[in-house]
Amino acid sequence: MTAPRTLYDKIWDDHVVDRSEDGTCLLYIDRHLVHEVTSPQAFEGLRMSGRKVRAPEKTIAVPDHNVPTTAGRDKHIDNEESRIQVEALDKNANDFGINYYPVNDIRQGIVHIVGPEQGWTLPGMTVVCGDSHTATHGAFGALAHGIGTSEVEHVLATQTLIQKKSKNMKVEITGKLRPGVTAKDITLSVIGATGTAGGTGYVIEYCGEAIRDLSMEGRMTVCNMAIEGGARAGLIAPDEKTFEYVKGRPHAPKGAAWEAALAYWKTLYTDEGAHFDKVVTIKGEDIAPVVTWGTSPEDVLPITGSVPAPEDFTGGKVEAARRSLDYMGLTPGMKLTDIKIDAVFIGSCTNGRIEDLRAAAAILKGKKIAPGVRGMVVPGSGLVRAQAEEEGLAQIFIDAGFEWRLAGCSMCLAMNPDQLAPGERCASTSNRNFEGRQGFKGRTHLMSPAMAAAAAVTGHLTDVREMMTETV
Ligand SMILES: CC(C)[C@H](C(=O)O)[C@@H](O)C(=O)O
Ligand code: SF4
Repeated sequence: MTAPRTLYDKIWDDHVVDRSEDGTCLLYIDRHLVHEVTSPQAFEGLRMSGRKVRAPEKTIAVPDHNVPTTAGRDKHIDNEESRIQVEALDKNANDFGINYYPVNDIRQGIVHIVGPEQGWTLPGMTVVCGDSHTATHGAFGALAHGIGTSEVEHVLATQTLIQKKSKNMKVEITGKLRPGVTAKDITLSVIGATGTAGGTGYVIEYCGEAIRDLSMEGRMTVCNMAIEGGARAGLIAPDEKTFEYVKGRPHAPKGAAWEAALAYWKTLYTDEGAHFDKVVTIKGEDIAPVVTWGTSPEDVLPITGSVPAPEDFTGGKVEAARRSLDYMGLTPGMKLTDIKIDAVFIGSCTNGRIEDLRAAAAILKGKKIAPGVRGMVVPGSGLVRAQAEEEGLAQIFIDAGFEWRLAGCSMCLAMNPDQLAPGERCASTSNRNFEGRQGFKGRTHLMSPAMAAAAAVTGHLTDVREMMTETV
């Protein structure tokens, strides 16, 4: 009898190619996703040493971070640095013969949205990318995490990665969520409870009824922010919803291969009695719609709360809170719902999928964005964009006064022209609220798509539940 294993243990064991005495392993990599920011030097390294990409059929590239989200971007990109990175990816994809979705391809989009959408991401796989939010793919029961540029080169050349195993952590969300509470509220609330270092050294398995009840897109939102919680990766055991989502996608197995894959995928769960080194349990019914008030993703509170004071914290957090509040221009004690906003960003690999756009559009239908507030909707991929147009969501956004953009990372990190002006405050569906993340001196409040839409309508942070009776 083998000892009971966690889902992470199983995927790990199935991918070990070699093991050294100190436990460091060489892992086989099933999928290597590539974007334009962290890959140019890696390809250059291959070129200089005369090596090829070992498994071009398992390597998938797409430009996303630097691409403008306005028409004409396939002809010209104004920013010199961005243009160089995107052109380098074009050339590298072509020279090395890897799968590629260029800017003018409808399948182009944020790498973490494109991978699952095209069926590249499958249960039980190891998935890496030179990008921290690779954790997103863990929603399929894959071991998925970010790697550095030198590791990108290593994976390109060998289809393997040198890794030390992390510890196992379980995050269980029990019971049902209350109305107006979404996957984004779960993932932010977990970080609020554990802190940004709570997951350091661990791979998190999210489980419990509230996680099971989520759609695949919701599960991607949860896993996406495992990295903000400090974890190496986050994953969720695959189930019927996972198989249903994957089935028929362009790169999913077909016919007999599908049956064989399915039989394997059904073994991918944590065995009864398997050991977790750390366990966190949160009741689903205790989770409220939340927003961040500070410059760390752990600075999160229910929307019904007030801006905290530095004295509410202890140790190093006192000074951190003081600095956060100063940067964010907030006074302790003020109600969160009194915080006025200048901009709304709906998009990113956290919340740029079709269900996110549906949730925002449901709030915005027949309403207008508040005077003086600018809003931008950036679909996560060209296919999400097309779907939203077909469903009439795009028209709802446009009628409400939002800009309807082309796919990319956009104002999630402001590497392209989509940026906040200094001092501007944004209700954002993205995953990071660091100083200047959305533009120099820009201020970010993270929240769900429905909450961002509600804020757009009122012009200040808003409890979406107050608007729901009108829409549901
Ligand atoms: C540019 C890239 C390396 C970066 C990451 O790794 O996460 C980006 O995607 C981000 O979200 O900050
Ligand atoms: S959408 Fe944001 S978080 Fe996701 S990959 Fe792009 S920049 Fe990183």
